[in-house]
Amino acid sequence: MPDPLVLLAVLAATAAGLCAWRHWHHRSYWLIVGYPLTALSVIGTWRKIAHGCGLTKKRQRFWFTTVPGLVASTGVVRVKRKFQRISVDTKPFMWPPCPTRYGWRVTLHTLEGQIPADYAEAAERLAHSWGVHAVRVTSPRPGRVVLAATIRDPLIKIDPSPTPGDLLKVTVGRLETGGPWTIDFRTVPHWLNAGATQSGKSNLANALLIGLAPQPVALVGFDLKGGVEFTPYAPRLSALATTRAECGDLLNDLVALMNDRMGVCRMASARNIWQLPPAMRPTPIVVLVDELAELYLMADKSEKDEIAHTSTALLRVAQLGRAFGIYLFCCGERVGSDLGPGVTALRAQCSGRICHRVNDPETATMTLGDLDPAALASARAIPAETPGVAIVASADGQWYRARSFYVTEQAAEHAARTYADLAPAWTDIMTAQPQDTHAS
Ligand SMILES: Nc1ncnc2c1ncn2[C@@H]1O[C@H](COP(=O)(O)OP(=O)(O)OP(=O)(O)O)[C@@H](O)[C@H]1O
Repeated sequence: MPDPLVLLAVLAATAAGLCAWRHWHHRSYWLIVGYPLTALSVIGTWRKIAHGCGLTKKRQRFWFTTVPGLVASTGVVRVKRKFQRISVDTKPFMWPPCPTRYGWRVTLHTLEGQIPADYAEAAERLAHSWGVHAVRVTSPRPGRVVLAATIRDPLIKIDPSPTPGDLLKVTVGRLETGGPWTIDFRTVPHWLNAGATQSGKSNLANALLIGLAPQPVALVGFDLKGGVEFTPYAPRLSALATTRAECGDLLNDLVALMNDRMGVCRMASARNIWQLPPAMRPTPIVVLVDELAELYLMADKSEKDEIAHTSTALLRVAQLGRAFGIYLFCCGERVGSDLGPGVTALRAQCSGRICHRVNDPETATMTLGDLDPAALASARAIPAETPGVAIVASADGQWYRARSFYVTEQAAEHAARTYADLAPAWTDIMTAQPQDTHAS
């Protein structure tokens, strides 16, 4: 028989080894040790958990039951087993869990009368029952739901820097799933980036600027904070407006430019600038707007006309800009309808939605619109300790929790200076129109 002390030492050494393995290479530890144990536990406890979370259904089944039998002479009631049809709780069928980078994923067959929303409603209960950070519900096809469990919040710590992407495409952070968070203006042309103060809106704009700076793209800044945000990036900006009057002038330019590009496309029988031959294609423009609400705030009636003018011009850019290579990225603390009908109409044109931490539920509702109520709850639950975390409505109709890469102002300024020579002068953009519309 082994010496108990030796046994104890071996157990202690094994536990320490496992802890060290988990600490130093969590991914291999998870796949080889953590995941198989978790999968067994998920399968083993599924009936109880499904019942507890209200996901079971009563069904009539033939079942062995114990029923009272004869009464013995001593007065003791004997029980006997009987095979009979009774009502039992049936759990949804579960395929074995598959490991993912940050947890696991299981596919379930829904029971009769169930819809994915029933599982989404139970997601928080499931997360607590399994002791995981979050459970997300998707439905790849009718009758199936996929539960993706994330063990720990993967957005607490993320990689340090954005990576350059294709034209007008920038990876600005990480999704909760571990995938890249990409802003692709050619897929989703206009974006709304909302959140409370210190929630990470400017950091995201910095990450975007760093990604776009090396690309053959003109950047335009509307900085309604009096220029304090974007002036340091001026070397890479083709134009910068810091007051509402300047924004109005710049918007006039953009509308005129859009009309010119429209004419060029019409003559070349192209529906958008991307259908033009490369030699004729004008430079795409990304307009970064900071403090959107300032464009709409009216101190007195004398500002009414100016606001109406800027609001209409911005809306025209949003409505028609996509086809003519003009894209918007609007940041603001509030995008409420109290700012007027202009902001509501603009919001409708911005199909890309990013909602950072918010102070009030209305801002989350207004930014994320009709998205799943779970997305709104998730936006409201973003803690102040994790600036840069946001709920992102994506092109695939899904929503994700994501976090932007941390980009210091110094890094963004450095990128602006490094790629200053790639910034086309605004006058060149306004005057550079292709002459030969029949070029192939
Ligand atoms: N992804 C991130 N990772 C780590 N820290 C971040 C991240 N995003 C933002 N921060 C930090 O959070 C703080 C606030 O960020 P930021 O200035 O971008 O917020 P904001 O929403 O633009 O605030 P304001 O509206 O007041 O300008 C900054 O100190 C910034 O360094």
